[in-house]
Amino acid sequence: MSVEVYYDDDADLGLIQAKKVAVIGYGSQGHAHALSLRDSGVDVVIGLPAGSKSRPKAEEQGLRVLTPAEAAAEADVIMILAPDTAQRGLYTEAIAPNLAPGKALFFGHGFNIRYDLIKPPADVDVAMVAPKGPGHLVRRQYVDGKGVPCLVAVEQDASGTAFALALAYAKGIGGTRAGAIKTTFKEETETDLFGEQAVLCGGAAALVQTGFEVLTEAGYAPEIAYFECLHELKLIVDLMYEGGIARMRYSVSDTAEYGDLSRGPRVVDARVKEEMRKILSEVQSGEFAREWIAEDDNGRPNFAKWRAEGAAHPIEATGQKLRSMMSWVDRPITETA
Ligand SMILES: NC(=O)C1=CN([C@@H]2O[C@H](COP(=O)(O)OP(=O)(O)OC[C@H]3O[C@@H](n4cnc5c(N)ncnc54)[C@H](OP(=O)(O)O)[C@@H]3O)[C@@H](O)[C@H]2O)C=CC1
Ligand SMILES: CC[C@](O)(C(C)=O)C(=O)O
Ligand SMILES: [Mg+2]
Ligand SMILES: [Mg+2]
Repeated sequence: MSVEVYYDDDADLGLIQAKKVAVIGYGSQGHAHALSLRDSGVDVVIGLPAGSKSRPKAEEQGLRVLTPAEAAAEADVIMILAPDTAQRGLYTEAIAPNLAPGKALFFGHGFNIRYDLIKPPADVDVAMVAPKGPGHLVRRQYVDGKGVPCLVAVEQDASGTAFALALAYAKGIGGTRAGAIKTTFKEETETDLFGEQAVLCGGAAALVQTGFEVLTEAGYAPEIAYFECLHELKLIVDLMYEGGIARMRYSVSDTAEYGDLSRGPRVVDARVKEEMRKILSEVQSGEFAREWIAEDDNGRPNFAKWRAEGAAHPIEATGQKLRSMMSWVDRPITETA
């Protein structure tokens, strides 16, 4: 099965420039979308609750900030970039009352539509522009003249032009520079959740921490363990990013490559693959979504505990000390680029 990939020449920026866009939320994705759309000549307004701590940031960046309800009332296109767990309440209170035929409801991730937490009326477009990367890098790449690939999907095409509008939006944030892939809310949601849990965030973080623990528990210096298991991982992944696993294997020594080929499958073995399948089935069945929504409704006790445990892991203190010696590594996350 091959996918349809769209680039800058396939998208008409004029379609989104002709609309007023409300970006609801000004966090990792919200600031990136809003600033890049504005720089692409789009009329953007931000929607944030009155007491939101993101308000000063958005205002300092020269953006007009209203409440979510006011922004949704003004806009033709409403992009919801609040946390996934906040979206259903936000939708009921502020967005739904301000929808009207001909408007478009956009998402940066399909969670709330895929799991039926939000059910929009039939007379609005429902589409998704989901960057495949963290928001601060979405913005940084746009500013650098590059782009982060996006997934684009239409759940409901009331206007008949929802896909073209979503593609225009993707162009406005730099996504079509790298490629926008046509998909569905279901496919985006399930692959995104699986990827962040099993590979990108959960799998990678656990691999790094466990490698660090094995070396330091065996008596090796934490600094050496840090460089070996975390710092150098970026350099290795950079090679994969540029030329695939094959380029990484070309660049490392034959000794490393033999160790990779003979030992890698012992680390990520059949049991790990089976656990990954289990994680995917929890995503597909909605079990993960139900668990996460319940955890949030309950005040996030496990989330807070696990987050604190992660922050207290010895690799963090070691890394902080070493990164302070490398001015080029700790590039601050900003709301501009
Ligand atoms: N983080 C990422 O890079 C990616 C995120 N996504 C998706 O993008 C969406 C946004 O995620 P992310 O950028 O991480 O979110 P963040 O947590 O970084 O930011 C959330 C923003 O929404 C605001 N907010 C919180 N509650 C409400 C509310 N009830 N009404 C309006 N605004 C609110 C927050 O304000 P305050 O400062 O006051 O808390 C903040 O400005 C999610 O759907 C996520 O899955 C998709 C791809 C990547
Ligand atoms: C990998 C995590 C992510 O899916 C992302 C940056 O794409 C997220 O939800 O933040
Ligand atoms: Mg993602
Ligand atoms: Mg995600």
